[in-house]
Amino acid sequence: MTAENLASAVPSPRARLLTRTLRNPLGLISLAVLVLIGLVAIVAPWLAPWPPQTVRLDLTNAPPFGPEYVLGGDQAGRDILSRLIVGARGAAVAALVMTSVSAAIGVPAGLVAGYYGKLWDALASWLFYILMALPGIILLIVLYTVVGTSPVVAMAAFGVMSSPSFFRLVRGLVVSIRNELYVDAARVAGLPTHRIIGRHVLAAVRAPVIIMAAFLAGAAIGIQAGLEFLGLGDPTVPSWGGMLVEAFNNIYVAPVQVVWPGLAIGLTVGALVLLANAMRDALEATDTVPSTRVRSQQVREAKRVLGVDHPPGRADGEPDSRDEMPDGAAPPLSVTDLQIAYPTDSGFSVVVDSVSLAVQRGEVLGLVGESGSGKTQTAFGILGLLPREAIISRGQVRVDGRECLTATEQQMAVYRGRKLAYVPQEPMSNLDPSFKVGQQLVYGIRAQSHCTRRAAKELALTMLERVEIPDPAKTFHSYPHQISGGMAQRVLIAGAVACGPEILIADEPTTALDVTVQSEILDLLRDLQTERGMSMIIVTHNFGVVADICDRVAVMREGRVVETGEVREVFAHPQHEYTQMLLDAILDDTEPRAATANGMSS
Ligand SMILES: Nc1ncnc2c1ncn2[C@@H]1O[C@H](COP(=O)(O)OP(=O)(O)OP(=O)(O)O)[C@@H](O)[C@H]1O
Repeated sequence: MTAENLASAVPSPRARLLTRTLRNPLGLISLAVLVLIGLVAIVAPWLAPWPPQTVRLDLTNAPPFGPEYVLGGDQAGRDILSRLIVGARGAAVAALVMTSVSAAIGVPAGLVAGYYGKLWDALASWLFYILMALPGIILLIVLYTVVGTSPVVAMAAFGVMSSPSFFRLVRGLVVSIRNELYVDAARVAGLPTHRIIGRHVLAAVRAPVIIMAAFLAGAAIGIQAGLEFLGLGDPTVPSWGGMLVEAFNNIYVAPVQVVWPGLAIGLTVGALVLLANAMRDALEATDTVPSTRVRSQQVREAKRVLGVDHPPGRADGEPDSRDEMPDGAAPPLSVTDLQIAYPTDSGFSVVVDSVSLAVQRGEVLGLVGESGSGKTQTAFGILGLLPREAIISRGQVRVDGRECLTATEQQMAVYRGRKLAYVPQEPMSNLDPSFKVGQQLVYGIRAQSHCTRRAAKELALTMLERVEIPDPAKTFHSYPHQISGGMAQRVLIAGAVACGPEILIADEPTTALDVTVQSEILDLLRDLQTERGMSMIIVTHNFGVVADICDRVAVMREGRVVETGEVREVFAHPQHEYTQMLLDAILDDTEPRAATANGMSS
């Protein structure tokens, strides 16, 4: 497929927003209602069965569903349905004018004030705060005396007065994102400011802006009806608000007349609010997490489409000679024919396929492969931590011979910590910045061992000492931002091994650390593993780490294990060309850069 074809195959963000909004039943219904009201407003003069000002005295206060006036006649003998249809125009114009004027003033001002800050921010904030302090209705009455009862001017004036809502929303959002790394990166890349604001900053605020616009459109219809209700509208033009006030005046004679304009206003405002919610869900992609019913369908479909390639067992149907301990007992951890997939628009994307692994007691298995080869997904599959949209379409994960894939969340919570523990890649983002290190360790230990707070604290301090933190008591009372990345990783290792798990899964435990700290952490992991006889899986893309710490290695590529074996054996005689390629990429075998440069210069 050429790049051009590929680009045309990928739906545009606007098309994606529309499809996702329409996939939400409430979004679909509300959009259909609004489109219908919009169409009615456009073709109102042709659609209305009677001219809206036609008076038939014989049909004064006529009941609904009569042969001539479908929704009945009002107190002046005019057709209610025709007046409702023509009144839709006023509502649509009110929503459009007020929302456009408000957004046209508030959004750019918020973008500029939020992005540039300082003088711009102070000036704009000052102006908008003054605007907020002005009493809207009084201003409008003054305006009416000057320009007359023009609904367009009135709604434009309300648009100006409601623009601080957009300003404050956009300014607040822009202030929170203007120092994000991707905005800095765009600046460094030399993008002009208007492109950065238009593309990166506006994209981040568009969802709340759209939602605010829909809410404001609903409010505009309510305001327009309110103005008519207060007698500030044009009595010669039918409007929903005007009809409502007339119906109220006539409520003791014909109470049903209140229902029709009330229904029209309620339905339109409700549809706008629901549409705003559906669009927010679509923009924030919260609909990627499927409902329980959709999820069950997806799982059934995935199992039907993907799950029958291989019978349960080892990849390609071959038995794994290491699936059993020498004495016939089950290994602490075995993974058999694991397949993990994600639903896509055109079916399923398989990210882990036919993976079979076994880790023996006291053994360190390296799971190695390039970025995106499925290492983390395999680890998360074992730990039961896959995202909700992931589907395990095949396979088994056994811990001490017990199946985990069918275990409940409560059973898995017991396994995690006591049997299985996890050390993540990013130490800092895995510690909660709001709590002290010690509190987090004590909480984790108590959740697993149900010991007293005092015992948990003692164990936490012992573990901090064991992982060679220089001043355990000080670290215990520190917040995560007060310790270094290397110390944070040691804290997480301390927490992971505190309750004596049988299997430790470490996902790139040294990638986020500098080289000297990396080797210290690897030494620590190795020591803990030997001392406690744990089984360990080290997820890494680095064969150096494998050589340093692992007994066996499984090489992954594109979601599959392409080679497994003893580390020495794989290093000496790699069987798969991909393993060979990864081994060739180890820098140890190449001449150091500095030496090459010196050699060249000498
Ligand atoms: N939530 C998700 N939805 C869809 N695809 C996903 C999701 N999470 C991961 N993937 C895909 O799964 C594949 C394997 O990802 P995984 O994180 O396991 O790679 P990895 O080998 O651990 O890479 P790295 O070393 O860069 O972390 C990737 O192609 C990734 O795009």
